[in-house]
Amino acid sequence: MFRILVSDSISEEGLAPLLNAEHIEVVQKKVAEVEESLDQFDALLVRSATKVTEELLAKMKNLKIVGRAGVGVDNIDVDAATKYGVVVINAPNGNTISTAEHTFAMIAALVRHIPQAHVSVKSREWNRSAFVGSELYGKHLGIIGFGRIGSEVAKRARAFGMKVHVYDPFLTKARAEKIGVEPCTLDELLSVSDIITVHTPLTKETKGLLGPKNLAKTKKGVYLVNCARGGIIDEQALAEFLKSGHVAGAALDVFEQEPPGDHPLLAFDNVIVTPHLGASTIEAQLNVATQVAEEVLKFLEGKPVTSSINLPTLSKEVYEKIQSFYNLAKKMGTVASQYMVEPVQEIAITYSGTVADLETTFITRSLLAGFLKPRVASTVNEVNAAMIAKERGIIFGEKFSTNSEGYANSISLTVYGEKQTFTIKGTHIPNYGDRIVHFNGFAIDFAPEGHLLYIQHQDKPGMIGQVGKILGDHQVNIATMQVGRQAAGGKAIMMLSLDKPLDDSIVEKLSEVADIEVVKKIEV
Ligand SMILES: NC(=O)C1=CN([C@@H]2O[C@H](COP(=O)(O)OP(=O)(O)OC[C@H]3O[C@@H](n4cnc5c(N)ncnc54)[C@H](O)[C@@H]3O)[C@@H](O)[C@H]2O)C=CC1
Ligand SMILES: O=C(O)CCC(=O)C(=O)O
Repeated sequence: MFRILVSDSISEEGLAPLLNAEHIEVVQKKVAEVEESLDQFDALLVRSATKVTEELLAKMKNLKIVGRAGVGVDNIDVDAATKYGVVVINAPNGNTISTAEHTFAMIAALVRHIPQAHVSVKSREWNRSAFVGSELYGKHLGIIGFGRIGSEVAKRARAFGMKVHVYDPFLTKARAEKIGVEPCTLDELLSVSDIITVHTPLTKETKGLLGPKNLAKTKKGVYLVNCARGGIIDEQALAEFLKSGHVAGAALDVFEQEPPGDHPLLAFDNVIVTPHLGASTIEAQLNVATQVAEEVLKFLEGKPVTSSINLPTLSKEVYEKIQSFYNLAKKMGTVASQYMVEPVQEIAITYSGTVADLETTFITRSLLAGFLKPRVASTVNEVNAAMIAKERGIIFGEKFSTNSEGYANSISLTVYGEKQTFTIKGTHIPNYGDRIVHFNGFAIDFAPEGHLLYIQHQDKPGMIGQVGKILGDHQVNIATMQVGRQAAGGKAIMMLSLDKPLDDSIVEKLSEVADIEVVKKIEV
């Protein structure tokens, strides 16, 4: 049974996939109103009101996923979520059309003074000359940020006969051509546009993007629109440019602080505002709620999610192809970690054969998670494994090889520690399973599963008998046993799989046997 906390107002109809799932319990309450302990929840669903801070994440000890029913995740501390191994997903396109339409409604309202005229008529005035506007036809619209919403705004602007200029440093030429726009520099856009609308996320680079310096480069009489995030247009600078008359008016759906309270910008007659309504349509709310509910359900059922902020995204097809290697890699990491009980500096992974052609990032993360899990007290999984490895000074890297030495696929892992280097190689055989085919320089063949016992010894008659006797005397049943050696009479190994975990006292007894050099129990 999974428990999901829905802490903002999210369309009930959209939540249906979760509400109808048998193994899921949905609690619809604000975080602050939850009386029980917060660590009982596996998933948290929010819009923008709930602030998913590090403090909250620390309290939600069993949290696995945060779903944002919308695009912007600036109310979620994604770095902290990554640190705690919590997946963050959003609903990236469910509210695109609504927000583009709202932006366009704001542009039209702004240049035709609709809100001011509305208030005036409601006040029993009839002042037609006070509200003379401008046509959109033939005007230059500057769009900063040409992603989902920016490009939908462009389509609508063209339908109105506007000339569209776009600035987006990450926009490829191919995409620009496909949509039929000509990218320009920010300076070009600022100098030519009659109306400028921003559609970027709020980042270090975009915070204050339209500040004093860039606003000074705009045309006198420019109109500004922000239906993205408060702070992209510097609010203080905007107030100054409005006061001077350089900016003719602004339409704001978002503010640096929401609600804005008694904000100086609200005092300007030529500033029109809405309370973050871009995505507030029945359709958008249904779309984003459904998207996020379906994704959370998939995730809790162990299936891949497609809109994760802090995990590489995988399609179902790709996931199905990598799943076997993903499991194999995790087991290899677990085995290697327990073998190398010492500080580790580097982990090198080589993918050979068919696996080398797949999306290996996820497989590597799985291997790292398997490796780090026995060493790290906090949650470690595919989300935070790479970050934890880096934090602990472990360098890791992938290599690819066409030489899989007779196997259709293989993953080779070398761990460089302070005292020794350990190499293990595994392969996945369809309908047979995962096999370790090289272990610490020995050719062998065993399944990396269950309670394993590794013994390295001199290749002499009677070694197997001595091991069998000690285990038998302690009522430990051997399920399987594989042996390998480098040369007759030289170093040899045994890998046993046992029916139950081994006591440390038995490990000690085995270590005392003459010619046994290494004994390690490994739990997979
Ligand atoms: N008012 C509302 O209710 C809503 C607001 N939003 C906000 O709208 C914004 C855009 O959303 P989407 O179009 O879905 O996002 P998107 O990710 O599809 O597009 C963002 C675009 O901004 C560009 N960009 C990033 N840094 C830039 C920079 N320094 N200069 C210029 N361009 C830059 C990116 O390359 C990308 O193309 C986000 O901030 C989102 O949070 C989204 C939905 C509803
Ligand atoms: O949940 C909302 O209405 C806000 C939507 C939004 O700003 C977003 O999706 O980025």
